[in-house]
Amino acid sequence: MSDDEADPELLALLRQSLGLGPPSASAPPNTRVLESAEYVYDNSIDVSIVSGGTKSAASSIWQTMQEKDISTDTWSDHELHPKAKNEGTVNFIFTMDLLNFSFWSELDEERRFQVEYRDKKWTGYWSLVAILQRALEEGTPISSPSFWIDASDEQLRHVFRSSTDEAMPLLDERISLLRETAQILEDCFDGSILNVVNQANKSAAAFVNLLVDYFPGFRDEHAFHGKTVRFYKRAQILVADLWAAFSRQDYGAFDDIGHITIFPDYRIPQMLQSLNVLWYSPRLEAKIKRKEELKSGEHLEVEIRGCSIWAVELLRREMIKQHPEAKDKINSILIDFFLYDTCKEREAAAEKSGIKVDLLPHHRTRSIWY
Ligand SMILES: Nc1nc2c(c(CN[C@H]3C=C[C@H](O)[C@@H]3O)cn2[C@@H]2O[C@H](COP(=O)(O)O)[C@@H](O)[C@H]2O)c(=O)[nH]1
Repeated sequence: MSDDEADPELLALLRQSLGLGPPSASAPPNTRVLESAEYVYDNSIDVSIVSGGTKSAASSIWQTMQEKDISTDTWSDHELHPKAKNEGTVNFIFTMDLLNFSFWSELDEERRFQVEYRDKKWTGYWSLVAILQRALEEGTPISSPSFWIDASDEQLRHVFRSSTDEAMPLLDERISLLRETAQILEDCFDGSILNVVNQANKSAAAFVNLLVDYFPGFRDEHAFHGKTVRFYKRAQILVADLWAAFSRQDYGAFDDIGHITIFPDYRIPQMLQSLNVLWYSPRLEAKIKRKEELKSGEHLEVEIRGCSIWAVELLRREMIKQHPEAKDKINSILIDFFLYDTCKEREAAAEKSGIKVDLLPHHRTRSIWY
């Protein structure tokens, strides 16, 4: 038990002495990510949120989101994302978001890890989606937990093969994650991913808590100034991808989807800093410009991730303040998807045209969390 969770017996005694009843069992499930983000923000030194930048970003993002019609329906439009609204897609998304981390490389476009599929070379996040689609097309059941246990290391390394000399980053960790997760699914969920989804009973927060309680591979939490802070990036993006892929219906129907925050990876902070929503201290900015690695869990890295979550929460509130009609149209997931896609478009435009856009490099942390 982490030090910031009080002892249940002590709590019960305290409640009794104050004449309070037992904690209401019906309290809605809470991931505690947002409170972690606020705590990190309140205790950050090298990262802060620019209120003027947040205000102007709120109106420009709202404007662009209207024009681009950002909605869940665009999720399936991408050529690599699965289109079927069935159990196979649930398994695909679970597999994808179990492994959805750390694709960045210091090698150039020619030599970096990449996957050739459908006559295209895929890098970054899309290299993972291409790997899964390629495996399924080759008749390899890569989204079946039983395969994760039965397959040999060689078979799995072949599935994740690169079309360059650079292997997929953290490949050994990915293989261990598959095997560990499959064993837990076997032991606790009868080997079925669908059983995990159904046990969440249409609550996004309960689903995130289920994932982090049972599966260490999703337990993205870190010590910060004497407390445990929770980010749960891949657990949250898993909920968001299901919600989008199933157009908010069936396996994507969550009553409390608004509880999900942005997913603090290495792209969202990069975009928020370029929008002047996030401020980096000179020493942090210098490290990022030098592409110096930040260790997973070190203060600078936790501050970047926590402040990103809190910044988008403030951005979302500002959007609704400026445009009340936004309340029912946007949430942190749609803002997140917008920020990620825009960041990638800007980077691609810069590479193609050679124009130096006002984009710092993304921060370099090698970890299984994002
Ligand atoms: N916060 C956030 N992080 C996201 C995504 C996505 C892709 N989502 C698709 C689905 C719907 C959206 O419209 C996107 O088209 C990947 N990532 C993360 O970024 C990193 C990969 O970066 P790069 O190596 O440059 O591709 C890595 O940590 C990966 O986990 C997102 O949406 N939000």
